Amino acid sequence: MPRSTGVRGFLERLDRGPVIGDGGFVFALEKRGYVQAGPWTPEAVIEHPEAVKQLHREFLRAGSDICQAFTFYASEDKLKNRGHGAGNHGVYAINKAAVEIVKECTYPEGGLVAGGLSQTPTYITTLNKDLVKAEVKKQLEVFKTEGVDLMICEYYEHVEEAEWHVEAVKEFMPGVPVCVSLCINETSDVHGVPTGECGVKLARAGADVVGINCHFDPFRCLAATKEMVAAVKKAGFDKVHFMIQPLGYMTPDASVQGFIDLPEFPFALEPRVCTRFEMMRYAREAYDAGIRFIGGCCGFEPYHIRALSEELSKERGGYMPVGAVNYGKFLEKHTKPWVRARASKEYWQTLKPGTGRPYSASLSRSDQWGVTAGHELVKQHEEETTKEELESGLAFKKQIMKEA
Ligand SMILES: N[C@@H](CCSCCCCC(=O)O)C(=O)O
Ligand SMILES: [Zn+2]
Repeated sequence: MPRSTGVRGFLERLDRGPVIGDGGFVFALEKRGYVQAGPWTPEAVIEHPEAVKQLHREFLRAGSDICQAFTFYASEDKLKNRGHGAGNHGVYAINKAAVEIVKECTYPEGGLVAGGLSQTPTYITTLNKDLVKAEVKKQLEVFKTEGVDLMICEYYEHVEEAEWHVEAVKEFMPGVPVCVSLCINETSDVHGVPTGECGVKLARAGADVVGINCHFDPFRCLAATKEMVAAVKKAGFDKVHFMIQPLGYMTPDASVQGFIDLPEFPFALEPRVCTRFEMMRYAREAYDAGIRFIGGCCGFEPYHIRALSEELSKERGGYMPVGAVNYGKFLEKHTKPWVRARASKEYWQTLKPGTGRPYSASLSRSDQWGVTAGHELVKQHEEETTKEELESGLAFKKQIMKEA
C-alpha cells in the first residue's frame, strides 16, 4: 500500500486523513555523538551528513510522511551564541545542506519535506520584531531558493515570537503552507497568554496548522492542543488544522518550561521514556480530538513513530510501516513459554512496567526560576558564558529555592 496516494499537496493530505510527522533529531543525534547538548545546533548536516540521512531514513521506514529539514536552532544568532563555533559554517550553508539531505531521503519514499524555523536568541534578548524577522529571513532565503513543500515553525515559549515568524514566512514565502507549534503547557505561554488564545493568535497570523511540540509528555501536550482546537474553532477558523509533536518522555511533574526545568534534563531522562503502547494510546486520542498532523519531538525514537503509524494505519488508507511489528506472531517464536505467554497486544497495553530503580522517586522537583524574555538572566551574547554568569545564575537559583 503506497504511503499516501493522490495529491502531493500537504494540506490536501491533511484534509484526507492523518499524516505522521518525524521524531526528535537533536536528542537522537546527541545520543549518537553528533550533536552537542546545550547548543543543540545542527552542524551535523555538514560535519556528519550520513548520520542525519540515516535518522531520516529510520523515521521514514517507521512511517513518517512529513520529514523536517534538520534546521532546528539554525538561525545565525543561535549558531554563534555564547562562543559556539557552528556559525563558522555559515547560516546559508547549514540550512542548504539540511534541505538537500532531507530531500534526498524523503522524496524517493513519497514523503513531503518541511523547512524549519525555531525560537531565536534575538527575541529573548531584544523583544524587537524587526530584528527577529531579519534574523529568520536569513533561513527563509534558503527554504525559498531550495524549495520546500511546507514550513514548520516550532518550539516557541512566547506566542509573540511565533506570530512574528509566521508573518515572516507568509511575507517571504507566499503560498507555502505554514505549520506552527508552541512548547507550552495546557495553561499558557510563558508570558501568561492562555493556551487557547495562543492558537487563535497564530490562526489570525495566517498559520494553516497550529499546535504544540516538545517540553511535555504526549498526554499533557494533548491537553494543551485540545485547548487550541476548542478556541480556534470557537473563533471561526474552520479551515485551520492542528498538529502535535510531544516529548517521548513522561513529565507529569514538569512546570512552566516543561522538561528543561526538571533536574534530569538533559542527561538522565531515560526512566521517563514512553512505551510504544503509550504512544498508540496517544495517537488514537489525538486522532479522536481532530488532530491530523501527529508526530513527536525530543525522546521520540523511530520505534515510537512506528507505533503511531501502526495505530492509525486504517485511517491512513491501510498503509503499514515497513518495519511494522506483529506483537503476537513474533513472540510466539520465543524459546521460553512464559515469554510466549505474553504474545498478545492486550498483555502489553495493560502492563504497568516497573522502573527498575527501587530508590527513585516517582516525580522530581522542577526548577521554577520564573524568568522569561527581557530578564537580565536570559539575555544572550556571542561571547562564551563567563564564570561570573554561571555563579550569578546559581546564586539566583539558591535565592528562589529559599523563597519556595
Ligand atoms: N525538531 C527538533 C525539535 C527540538 S526541541 C529541542 C528542545 C531542547 C532545546 C533547549 O534545551 O534549548 C528536533 O527534532 O530535534
Ligand atoms: Zn523537542
